[in-house]
Amino acid sequence: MSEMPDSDDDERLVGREQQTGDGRDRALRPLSFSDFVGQKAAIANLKVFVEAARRREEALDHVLLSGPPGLGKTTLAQIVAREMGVGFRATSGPVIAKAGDLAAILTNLEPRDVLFIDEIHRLAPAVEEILYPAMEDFCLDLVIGEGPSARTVRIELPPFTLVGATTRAGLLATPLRDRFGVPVRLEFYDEAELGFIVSRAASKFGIDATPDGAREIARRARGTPRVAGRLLRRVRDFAEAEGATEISAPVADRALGRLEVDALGLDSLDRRYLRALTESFGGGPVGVETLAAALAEARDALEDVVEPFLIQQGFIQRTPRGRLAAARAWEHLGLAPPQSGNTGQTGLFGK
Ligand SMILES: Nc1ncnc2c1ncn2[C@@H]1O[C@H](COP(=O)(O)OP(=O)(O)OP(=O)(O)O)[C@@H](O)[C@H]1O
Ligand SMILES: [Mg+2]
Repeated sequence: MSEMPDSDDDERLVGREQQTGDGRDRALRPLSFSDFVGQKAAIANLKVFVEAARRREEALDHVLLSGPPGLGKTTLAQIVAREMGVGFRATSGPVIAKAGDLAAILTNLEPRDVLFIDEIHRLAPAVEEILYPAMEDFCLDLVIGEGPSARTVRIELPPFTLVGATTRAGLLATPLRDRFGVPVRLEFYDEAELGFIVSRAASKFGIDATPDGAREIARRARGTPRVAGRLLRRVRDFAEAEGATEISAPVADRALGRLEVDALGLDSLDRRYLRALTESFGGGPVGVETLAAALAEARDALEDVVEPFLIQQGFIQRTPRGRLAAARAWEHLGLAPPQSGNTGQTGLFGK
């Protein structure tokens, strides 16, 4: 059981999923709360809960980490286990096929261990059901046999901490969501935080980034540490090819230009998305299914990966009637927003 590399977006440089090459930045992973940059409010709370649980020698309450890919959910789960001084077991929702698989994992935990379930919104319903009593009462109710001779046996489990991660907290069944005592929502990082992450990563790579150079990468990293790390690696390649001794702003800018990452961090898929929405659908509202079909992309990828950043940056709005382009989307593409048309304001009437 380990992290599952997500491979459905391998082509995308600024895609925020894990990619095969990302294994190499394991060395860059922060290992403690104090190493972890950003997410200040969430970290401050977690520190209090971890400290309290440690003092009482109890398992930490279950933690649900939610937020777009690459913001540090897996990293934070590992840090929680480390700060608690307990074992860490990792698996993911789609991998646990049968209730028995989860039972085997649970019965093998040591007291107070952290069990990390990535993509917890993709658990099979039958598996989810045995998770409820496990989370609440630390026990398993297993059905043995079939038909009239079937009986239930109850197995006691060691107290443990479930850390669930999801890009889609909204897809979680309410009974599951309610069983997490500590919900943590990760937010996009600001430029200063990402700049700091880039500088630190650069020095671990053995190359210096000037403050301006680090900023240039940070500004175009879509608020996402994973993207920052990935851009940094590519920029380093270009810097070395140019014979540059450090990553300055012009070096970073040239490299990112060649990678087709624009000044705001949008890549070609983001721009295709905005072009479809504005040019083909007149700014919307248009359903996400229709957009996905027009772009030949999976709906999930649009919802999980492309849209959160476009929404956060004010390019688009999600409304009950579909997606709407905001004025900023037209401007970014160098287009004039329609006069009295669907520039975002109209969406407000549809609510
Ligand atoms: N706060 C942070 N400071 C420094 N580096 C970070 C931080 N958060 C994440 N990273 C780095 O970003 C990368 C992605 O983080 P991580 O794998 O934890 O994201 P994730 O939220 O689990 O993504 P996914 O939803 O795809 O599983 C890692 O290489 C990690 O080292
Ligand atoms: Mg992860």
